[in-house]
Amino acid sequence: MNVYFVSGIDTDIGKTVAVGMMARYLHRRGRRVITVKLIQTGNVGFSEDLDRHRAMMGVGRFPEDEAGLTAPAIFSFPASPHFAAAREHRTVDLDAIRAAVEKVSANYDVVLLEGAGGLAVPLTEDLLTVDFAAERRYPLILVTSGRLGSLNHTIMSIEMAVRRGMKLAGVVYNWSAGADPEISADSRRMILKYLNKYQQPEILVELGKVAEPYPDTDFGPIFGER
Ligand SMILES: Nc1ncnc2c1ncn2[C@@H]1O[C@H](COP(=O)(O)OP(=O)(O)OP(=O)(O)O)[C@@H](O)[C@H]1O
Ligand SMILES: C[C@H](N)[C@H](N)CCCCCC(=O)O
Ligand SMILES: [Mg+2]
Repeated sequence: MNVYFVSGIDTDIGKTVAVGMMARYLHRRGRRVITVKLIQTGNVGFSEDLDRHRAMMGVGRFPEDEAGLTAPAIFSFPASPHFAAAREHRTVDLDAIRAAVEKVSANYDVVLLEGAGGLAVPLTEDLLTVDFAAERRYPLILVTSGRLGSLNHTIMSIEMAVRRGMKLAGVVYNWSAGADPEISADSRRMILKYLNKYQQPEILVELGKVAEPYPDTDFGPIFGER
């Protein structure tokens, strides 16, 4: 399986930043890596998340970007995909999305597929993000943070993923402005404890505050590299 599904405990938790940093890490290590935004809302004709991935990777646009395969569903209203689509009187074409991801994955060693929001975000009236990702058997990379409130969302996300039969490749513990260091350290400990309890690999990579020039972060544990 060369497609990793990158979800988070919430919208705005740092999935795009984490995907950009992970893609950059893999790219610099000579892996053929590309990113895909499953469904982009809040844009017209382009995906801001995808553009940010490319900028962080330090590469231009791929042929697959030009072909529209890496942002196969874009809706203008910045909301949950099911609602953004309904508001435009459009449907979310899941078959087209599946086909795009499959086509892209044939040409690359690794695909990082960024979801919208968290695992329980509806893609359609009847299908949640986690349903889609679990059906495809994608390993999950979960982005969370040390801010107060994350622990609840993180343990719920892990439980939901595991109940749907998903396997975690790892957790990205993202920098969070103003997080209390004592709380953050204990939350980190509890997340590792619950990964163990749910028989998932105890892999957690901390991502600091990022700005250009981007610091090198070692995501090796998530991708089984040292
Ligand atoms: N480690 C970090 N260092 C600096 N800024 C960060 C970091 N992580 C996130 N941010 C900032 O927080 C904001 C939200 O992050 P991001 O866009 O990655 O969230 P997201 O989870 O991808 O949201 P969405 O659900 O919309 O895709 C952005 O402005 C981003 O630059
Ligand atoms: C517009 C935003 N930045 C994301 N792309 C979509 C987030 C959907 C979240 C839905 C929810 O959890 O209530
Ligand atoms: Mg994003």
